[in-house]
Amino acid sequence: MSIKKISEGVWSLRSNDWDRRVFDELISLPYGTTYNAYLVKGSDKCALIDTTDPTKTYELINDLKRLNVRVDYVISNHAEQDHSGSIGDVLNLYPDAMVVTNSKCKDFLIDLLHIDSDKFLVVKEGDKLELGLKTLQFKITPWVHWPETMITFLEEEKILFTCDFFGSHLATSELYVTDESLVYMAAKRYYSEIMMPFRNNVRKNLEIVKSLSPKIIAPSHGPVYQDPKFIVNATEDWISDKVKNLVLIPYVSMHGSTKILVERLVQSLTDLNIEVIQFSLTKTDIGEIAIHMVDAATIVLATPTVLLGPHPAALYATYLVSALKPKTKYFGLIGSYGWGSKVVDIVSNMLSPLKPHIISPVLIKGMPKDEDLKKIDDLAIQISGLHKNL
Ligand SMILES: Cc1cc2nc3c(=O)[nH]c(=O)nc-3n(C[C@H](O)[C@H](O)[C@H](O)COP(=O)(O)O)c2cc1C
Repeated sequence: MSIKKISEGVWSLRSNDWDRRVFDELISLPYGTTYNAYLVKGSDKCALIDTTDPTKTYELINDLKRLNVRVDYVISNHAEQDHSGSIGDVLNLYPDAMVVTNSKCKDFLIDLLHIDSDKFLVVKEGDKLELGLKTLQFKITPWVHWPETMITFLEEEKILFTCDFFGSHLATSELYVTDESLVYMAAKRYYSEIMMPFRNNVRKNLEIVKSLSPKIIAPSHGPVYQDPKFIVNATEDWISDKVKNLVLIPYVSMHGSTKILVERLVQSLTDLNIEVIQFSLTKTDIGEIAIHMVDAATIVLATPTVLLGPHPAALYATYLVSALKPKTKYFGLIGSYGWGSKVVDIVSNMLSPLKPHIISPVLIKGMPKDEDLKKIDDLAIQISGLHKNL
């Protein structure tokens, strides 16, 4: 764990998880991650904002002992265990401390961690907690990431503690953002995997953040933003309705027929000056695809028929697209089959909650012939026409 001073009486207590490569048994972490807690010491009281993952509890406890403080309040912005999982141990260290959170988060903490209900101080939108010369204000910001999420604003220093909001999975010894392009990609990946399904809520909560004009944004994953404009502007771009002249082609092919269609489509789209990214679904980390789903205008799924439906790798990708709810405008489907297929129905049904514009699918029998490749060229021309209206 590293202790870094942000300003007088304000510290970042960060556990770096350099070696972690999977989160939630789902998301890959190419750069590891961090769990950040923050300590705010007023002239009278001391508050710990969020805690750390249970695997790192010992580091947080050691740091609190090193700082030789008495914690009066544990602020819980979010009940997920990577931030709340050490609250029980912190309460054991400071038996008089109270957990400060909103009523929804309190319920979660009782359900998830069995924290005693009389250990809570429940706050509402706009409530303030005086620490003596330091004032914490609480803003209720649901769905960045769960329904109970809130953010905490240190008024005097204008530091905003946002927990998962604006997070990035990136282990780093640096307190602040140093390599902007690396943090941009890590934060975009984080947004795509965690926040994108709640784009409208992110938009509302971003307005709350802007209204506070923070000087520093301190999330609970990744580095602290010394220049909040960097992450606020990036998030504004990701949540906007703007899409890029970009086609993603996630594909799988067992014997090469679908791959021939994919390669022809990549060629035709490229000739039409459309940016294309091709992903092998059996080789690519799905997070790579999610990042580009943030702003791609079109996704064309390419799959052979397996037991009447899409190949399981394509089925999984389709499920993730429907769950992540990207702002993608157009969806296409191409692939090869042998004797009979329900791929179009299955994929269309799975995507139906997105109310997608599905471009006429191109399913061909067996290995592509010249006339099949012509259909792929026509598909590229259709996509190009649609992209002219972006
Ligand atoms: C395990 C397996 C199951 C298949 N099930 C079907 C099926 O239900 N319906 C069908 O039309 N073709 C089925 N096929 C045939 C493939 O869809 C066909 O060979 C196709 O051309 C494969 O495309 P690819 O070369 O891109 O892998 C199956 C093939 C395999 C290997």
